[in-house]
Amino acid sequence: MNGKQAAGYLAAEWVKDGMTVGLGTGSTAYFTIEKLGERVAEGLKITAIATSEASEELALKYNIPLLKASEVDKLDIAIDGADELDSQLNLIKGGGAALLREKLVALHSDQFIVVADGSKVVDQLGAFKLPIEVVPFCYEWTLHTLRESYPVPFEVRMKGQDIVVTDNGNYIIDASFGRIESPQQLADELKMITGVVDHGLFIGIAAKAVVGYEDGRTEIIEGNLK
Ligand SMILES: O=C[C@H](O)[C@H](O)[C@H](O)COP(=O)(O)O
Repeated sequence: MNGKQAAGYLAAEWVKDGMTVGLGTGSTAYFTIEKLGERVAEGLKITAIATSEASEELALKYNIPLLKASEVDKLDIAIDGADELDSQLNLIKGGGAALLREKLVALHSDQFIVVADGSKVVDQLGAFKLPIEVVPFCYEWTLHTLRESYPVPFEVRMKGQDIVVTDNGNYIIDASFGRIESPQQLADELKMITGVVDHGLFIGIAAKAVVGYEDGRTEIIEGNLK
């Protein structure tokens, strides 16, 4: 068992009968969805909302019943991966371009649980490039505003020759901050820029993290949410 699997599986055990569940995106959330699928096959009764088209497909494959947002106001729990997490459970997410749906789902869940392997735990956020989701219209201007605002490299995310398009039809600009001294301040500032839809900083949202290690061990980090 690798760290991602250990973390993803353990968090899936916290889901109880009758819960509505937010299904995360990525290679760690994959294991949570897989385990939930196994539990559903054994009789667990849940409903879910997926944070990406990829996770929706996975849920359908595992016969996890999916809901539309119009059918539910709030989720009981959401379980999702992260690209970086610090000891305060501040996160960088969006390495897989799913940050916007992930943040919406996390913010509408009673409990947001992070699943990650040990390599994701950092002293300070920022080594991982911060994904910023922007509208395609005049995105060059948004890129220019970002470059004028922060003296760090920004790049539009590409796949080969093509600009990556998110499930919401937007683009991603990755920012190489290196170290983010004040995540909350940066999060607030980025949200104020016209053209920016959202960004991968998740501050004060996670209740708990399950960190998994190569040997199958897991560690729980408790957040300090009130
Ligand atoms: O956009 C993608 C998500 O934020 C993922 O949850 C994040 O990138 C972590 O993915 P993984 O578990 O594959 O490292």
